[in-house]
Amino acid sequence: MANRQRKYDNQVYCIKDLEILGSANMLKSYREYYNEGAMDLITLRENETAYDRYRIRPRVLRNISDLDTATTIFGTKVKFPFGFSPTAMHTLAHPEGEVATSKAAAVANIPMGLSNYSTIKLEDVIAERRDNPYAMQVSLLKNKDAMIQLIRRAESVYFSKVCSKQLINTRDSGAGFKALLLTLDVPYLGRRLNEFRNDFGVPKGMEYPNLFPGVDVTNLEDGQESMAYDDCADWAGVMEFFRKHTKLDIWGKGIYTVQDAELAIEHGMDGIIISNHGGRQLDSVPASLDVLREIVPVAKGRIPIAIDGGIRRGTDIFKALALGADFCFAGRPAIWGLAVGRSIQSKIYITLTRFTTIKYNGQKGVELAINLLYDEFKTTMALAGCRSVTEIGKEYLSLLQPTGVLSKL
Ligand SMILES: Cc1cc2nc3c(=O)[nH]c(=O)nc-3n(C[C@H](O)[C@H](O)[C@H](O)COP(=O)(O)O)c2cc1C
Ligand SMILES: CC(C)CC(=O)C(=O)O
Repeated sequence: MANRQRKYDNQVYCIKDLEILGSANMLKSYREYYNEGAMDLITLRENETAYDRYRIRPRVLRNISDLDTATTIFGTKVKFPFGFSPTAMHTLAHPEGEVATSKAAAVANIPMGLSNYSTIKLEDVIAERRDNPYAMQVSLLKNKDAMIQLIRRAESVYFSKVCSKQLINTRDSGAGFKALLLTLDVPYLGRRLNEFRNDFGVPKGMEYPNLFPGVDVTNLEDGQESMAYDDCADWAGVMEFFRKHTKLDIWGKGIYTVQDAELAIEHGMDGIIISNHGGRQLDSVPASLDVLREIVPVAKGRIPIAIDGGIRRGTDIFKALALGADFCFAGRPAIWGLAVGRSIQSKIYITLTRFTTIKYNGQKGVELAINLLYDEFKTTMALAGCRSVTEIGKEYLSLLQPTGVLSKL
């Protein structure tokens, strides 16, 4: 039966389960680095609870037999309106790190944002791609040379594979990074109390091979000048710099207000991500979903609008789309997937010798995260009576008032 629900292993049936199991597999200081945010975690919590204020209003008898979850992002068709936000240092969650995340994104045909604080070389991450798009996140640093080198490498990734004994260069067919995600909300790092309390640090000898190749970044927080954030950045200067140094699309990540959405459009950005960095920068800013509601009336149709922060369910993706987002991203679910992957054992049989080995599979954990969100989103569309992503609109939502009254949007 086509509409039978998929079965899952490992007693993980939703992203909350994934968070609990994944968190249990991590060291305390890494777990809190990933799961927590700035100061009192007010924004971190509200990013999630904002979704609970909306109720879905399904339509019935809609003949959803041809239901299609596909959409496009970065000029590429993808499986559904979901991808991974860039998050730093996946190898702290699983030794295969960003390579495992990339393999899972490729299998699922969803986009992956790669952090410039990835602990694996971008060339190795992109080598796992299939038809899915990638975006390279770039922090705004004082060290312009580090940024330029990063952009050059992202642009010059020629993805080659041996096919029918011929070396095929797929660069011309659009392989590689499609966009840069400029992180606009980090002129300073937010105050993350967990990092102070745990004396958080990356293991000795760890590198950021895309941004500072060959540099031991163990003392990142002490901030060598060569790694410092650019506190003089402004709109005109940033756009002039990036337009000069890249032909990739330029998206602004970390838009919190209508005014800055307008400036992104005025300065010719190719897309925006409404994001508060998962509640890790300035605490007590509004939930990204609430900001989406302000920005959509002025920016919809003028620039692609993506959102991240607190998306944990297929219904959350549906609600964000109904409120006008074109695309949804999430950060932590990939991390929890990697960490859960530590307890997924893949047996590898080597038949000649009948030798069996067990591999702890980061990719399978991240695939689990994607499959959960995909299955939930598809089920939401079907039960709400939406046949395509473009049909999802605000007529499918009501706002639940504190009095219990449902109001139209
Ligand atoms: C552990 C962690 C590391 C992150 N590292 C980066 C980063 O290197 N660059 C960046 O622009 N955003 C970074 N972010 C923010 C994410 O891109 C994204 O905005 C956030 O995770 C979305 O919230 P969610 O985790 O609730 O989905 C990070 C987030 C987390 C949780
Ligand atoms: C290495 C960090 C500065 C990456 C980051 O943006 C974060 O932890 O939120």
